[in-house]
Amino acid sequence: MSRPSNPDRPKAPLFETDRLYSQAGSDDAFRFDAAVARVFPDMIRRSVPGYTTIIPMIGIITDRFAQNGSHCYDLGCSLGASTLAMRHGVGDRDCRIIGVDNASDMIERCQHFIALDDHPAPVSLHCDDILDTPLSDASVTTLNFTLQFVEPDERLPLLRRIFEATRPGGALILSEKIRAEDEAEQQLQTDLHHDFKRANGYSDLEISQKRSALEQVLIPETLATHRERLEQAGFDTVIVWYQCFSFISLLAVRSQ
Ligand SMILES: C[S@@+](CC[C@H](N)C(=O)[O-])C[C@H]1O[C@@H](n2cnc3c(N)ncnc32)[C@H](O)[C@@H]1O
Ligand SMILES: O=C(O)C(=O)C[C@]1(C(=O)O)C=C[C@@H](O)C=C1
Repeated sequence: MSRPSNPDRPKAPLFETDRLYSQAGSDDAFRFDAAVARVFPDMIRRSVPGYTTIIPMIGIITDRFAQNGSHCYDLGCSLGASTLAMRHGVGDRDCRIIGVDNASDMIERCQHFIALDDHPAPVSLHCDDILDTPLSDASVTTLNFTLQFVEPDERLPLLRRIFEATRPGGALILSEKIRAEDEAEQQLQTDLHHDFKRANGYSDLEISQKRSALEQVLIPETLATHRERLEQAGFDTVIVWYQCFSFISLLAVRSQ
């Protein structure tokens, strides 16, 4: 028996293979545009060590911290991988999942991915700058590899707003690419990351062109800077729950 066709199902393939940096001469700064949105699931899985572990764990962490009647925010949601993990993590609690991204090409495609999923928790998607998005009544907020793209001066004000919006007992999941304090460690972590990309089929040209494109756009900071800033924002428990090479994820809890 054939399945009824879903009108929300996109006609084009859900995503393509990332070959964006495979030809010499791409010297523009990295942007989350239509070309990136088309290949994003493939790009992030092959570029971020641990991404395929972090996504389901966001669901596990959400399950622990989600509160009835609250909002769960996914800030910088891209195509909604972390949004969907949160949606499933809330289970049958009465939560609204709110995904925000300022790249319209991402949000448009994200709508399709959300529509393909049939979990009953409501999801709202907003094409908006996370620096301007109103936040309230949050139990879980996720910044999964998003803060690294925000201007460093804007990071503390954003984390303060997230903290103020978080209910006691709520949490923030913050995943970031970090910079090591020590030069030798930084070099080794970078080499290992590039080995990971090579093992996933990226050429040396793709690796070096993407690296240049990200230079002024993705600004990594040290783990100590992230910890101190989360504490300054008000979070009282800050733990590293995941690390693979330079890619880490922190859990920050507001106890009161
Ligand atoms: C690496 S991707 C996030 C991946 C996604 N969270 C996931 O788990 O698949 C970073 C996203 O943050 C978005 N972004 C960066 N700065 C932003 C801002 N100021 N406001 C809203 N979205 C932003 C980008 O458009 C991009 O889609
Ligand atoms: O650091 C790199 O080389 C990356 O490709 C990382 C990274 C990220 O951490 O967001 C950069 C841009 C894309 O969003 C996918 C992956």
